[in-house]
Amino acid sequence: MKVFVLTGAGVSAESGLGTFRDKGGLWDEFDPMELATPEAFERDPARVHAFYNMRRSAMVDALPNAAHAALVRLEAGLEAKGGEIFLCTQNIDNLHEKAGSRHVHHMHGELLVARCGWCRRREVCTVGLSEETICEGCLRTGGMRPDVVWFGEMPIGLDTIADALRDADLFVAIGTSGAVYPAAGYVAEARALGIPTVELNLEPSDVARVFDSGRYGPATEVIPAFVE
Ligand SMILES: CC(C)NC(=O)[C@H](Cc1c[nH]c2ccccc12)NC(=O)[C@H](CCCC/N=C(/NCCC(=O)O)S[C@H]1O[C@H](COP(=O)(O)OP(=O)(O)OC[C@H]2O[C@@H](n3cnc4c(N)ncnc43)[C@H](O)[C@@H]2O)[C@@H](O)[C@H]1O)NC(=O)OCc1ccccc1
Repeated sequence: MKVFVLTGAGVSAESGLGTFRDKGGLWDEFDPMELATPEAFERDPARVHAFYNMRRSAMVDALPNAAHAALVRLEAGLEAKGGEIFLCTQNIDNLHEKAGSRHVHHMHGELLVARCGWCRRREVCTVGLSEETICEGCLRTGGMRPDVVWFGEMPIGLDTIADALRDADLFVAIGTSGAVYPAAGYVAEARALGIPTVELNLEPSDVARVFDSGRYGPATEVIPAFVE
C-alpha cells in the first residue's frame, strides 16, 4: 500500500505555529505579496528577513504534536507491510522530522536552511539572517536568503511528486486550505488517476468537493483516529 500524504500549516497549528489564512493567521497581519515573493525580497530585503527571522525563532522552539506522531506510526506500519508513505509537506518547519518521519518532501522548502543567491550554497540556519550575513562558501554578503519557495517561484521536486502521485493507492490531504497551486491541484490529479482521496482538516477546504470523503476536527484528534 503506497500512501501519498499532503500536509499544510494546519498540521502544525496545535504546535503553536500559526497558519496563513485562518482567522488571526499570518496573512491577516502580513501581506504575502510584500513578504513572500522574490520581488519583495529585491525591494526590501531587511523587511523580508525580519519576517522570516520571526518565524524561524518560533520554529526552533516548537515541538511536534500528536498528528505528527501519528504520521510516524503510519510510515512504520506501512513499511512493516511492504508499503510506503510519500509525505509531501507545504510546511517550511521541521516538525515532521522532529517527530521522527524519515521520508519528508518539502515542496516549498525549509526555513531552517539558508541559500546563497550568489553561489547557491545551502547551509543549516537556526539564527537570524540579514544582508550582512556572509556566505561560508563564496564569502560574499547580501546573497543569503531563506531556502523557501516564494510565490511565482517553482516548487521543489515536481517530478518526484508526480511520480509518487502516479504510484499512490491512496491520497490524503491534512491541514491545508487548498488555496495555493500546484499543491491544491493534486487531489484532482489523484482523482483523475482513479486514486481514492480523503481530506482530514479542521473544516472543509476550498477543494473539499473534489475529495471522495472528509473527516473534520483538530489534527491531533483526527489523524491518530485515522491512522489507528
Ligand atoms: C494564492 C494562490 C492563488 N497563488 C498561487 O497558487 C500561486 C500562483 C499560481 C500558480 N498556479 C496557479 C493556478 C491558479 C491560480 C494561481 C496559481 N502559486 C505559486 O506561485 C507557486 C508557489 C507557491 C508557494 C508559495 N509559498 C508558500 N509557502 C512557503 C513560504 C512561506 O511559508 O512563507 S505557500 C503557503 O501557503 C499555502 C497554503 O497554506 P496552507 O498550508 O494550506 O495553510 P492555510 O493557512 O491556507 O490553511 C490552513 C488549513 O488548516 C486547517 N486547520 C487549521 N487549524 C487546524 C488544526 N488544528 N487541525 C487541522 N486543520 C487545521 C484550516 O481549516 C485550513 O484549511 C501552503 O502551500 C504554504 O506553504 N509557484 C508556481 O506556481 O510556480 C510556477 C509553476 C509551478 C508549477 C508548474 C509550473 C509553474
